[in-house]
Amino acid sequence: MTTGHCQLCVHGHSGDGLAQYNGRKTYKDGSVQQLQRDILRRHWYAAVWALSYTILLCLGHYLDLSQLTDVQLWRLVAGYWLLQVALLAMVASGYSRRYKDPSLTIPFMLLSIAFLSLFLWMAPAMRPLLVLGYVTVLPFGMFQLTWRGFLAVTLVTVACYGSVLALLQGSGRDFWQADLEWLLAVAFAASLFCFVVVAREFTQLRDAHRNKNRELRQALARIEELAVTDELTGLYNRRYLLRGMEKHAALADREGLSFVAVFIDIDHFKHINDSHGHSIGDQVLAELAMVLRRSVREADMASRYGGEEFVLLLSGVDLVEAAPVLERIRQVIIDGAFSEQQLPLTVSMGVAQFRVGECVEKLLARADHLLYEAKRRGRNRIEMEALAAINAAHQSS
Ligand SMILES: Nc1nc2c(ncn2[C@@H]2O[C@H](COP(=O)(O)OP(=O)(O)OP(=O)(O)O)[C@@H](O)[C@H]2O)c(=O)[nH]1
Repeated sequence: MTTGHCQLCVHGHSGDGLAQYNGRKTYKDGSVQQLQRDILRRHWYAAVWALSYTILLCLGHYLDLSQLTDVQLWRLVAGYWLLQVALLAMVASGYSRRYKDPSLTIPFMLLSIAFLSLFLWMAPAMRPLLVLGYVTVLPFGMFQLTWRGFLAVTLVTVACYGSVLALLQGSGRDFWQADLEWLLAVAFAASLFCFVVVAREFTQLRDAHRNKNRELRQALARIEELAVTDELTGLYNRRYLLRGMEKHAALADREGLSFVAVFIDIDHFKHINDSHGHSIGDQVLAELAMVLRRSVREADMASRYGGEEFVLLLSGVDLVEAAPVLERIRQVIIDGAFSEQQLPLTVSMGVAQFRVGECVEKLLARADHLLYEAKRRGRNRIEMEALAAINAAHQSS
């Protein structure tokens, strides 16, 4: 069976706006998952780093470079990894989304710094390895932290390192060369503060990039909105209606879901324009549009087809079900008063039901023809297809 929908076929539209990441981060729709994936990817890198370092430190221990007993070593390693895995589970499960920084970057960094400091205290002979460890922890903060956060973590690192050195000096261990150690500590602190400067530059660039992206997404959302709506009434435009109708037609062909197209035209609208002016005419159009939009369901479509003509797509209904809905709309319009001039209004409607396999152009042509009939028969009325014609069409398809 050919449907003939191809003539009006248009590409899929993603009317997505910005999505909220638990009210804090905003990414384009669907990219909440993308953000979560980005965070997890960085955590896997960090976990690989932590694992490599743990292996190196254990190796150092078995090369007799630490004063730890085996039990102490395994307790330290087990404690560190237990907390690492707990944090990772919080991020991976999405539990951490309730916090300001769902990536939990600071807890992760502090955990590694605490682990390295404890190791430094218990295995001071492995200082060079541990100093490198501290330095490698910091870059992981660059993606998430503000530069002030980065500075705070750096200060904690320097404070931890300095405190352990002071404790080691107090313990009077024999390998201790105080002058050299403190010189090294100063050099270490200085290099960390270089990181802070770089981090500041990097985070400024990152924030500028994020702001630009946000502006672009907002502009894109606005363009998408303009592309699918009519500016005066805020209803869908003709192009978007046709796209929606194509989708409904495809669903109807595949799953037998019926739908109805309704052409609505204001009666004697030219008279309103001529007597009250174009801007009152515009007000009437906008207010009628609001009535139409409020009268249909979420799955339906209300569109301005052009001029003073509107088209409704009533989804999942047949003519029998559509009739009372449309009669109610007609009545609401009769009872209403439009524009600042409180003008009375009537409309005429032509109603046709989609026939399986037909082109949406044909459906609209039939509804338009019925609208013409409604006008011809005196206006302020609804003309529907005969149900017998629909049934016959369904049987022959
Ligand atoms: N104010 C305003 N008028 C519009 C707009 N688009 C079309 N029109 C006017 O709508 C009127 C349509 O007039 P006609 O097609 O003769 O129909 P009618 O006067 O409504 O008469 P019937 O449809 O036969 O009942 C014309 O005067 C158009 O200028 C618009 O965006 N704003």
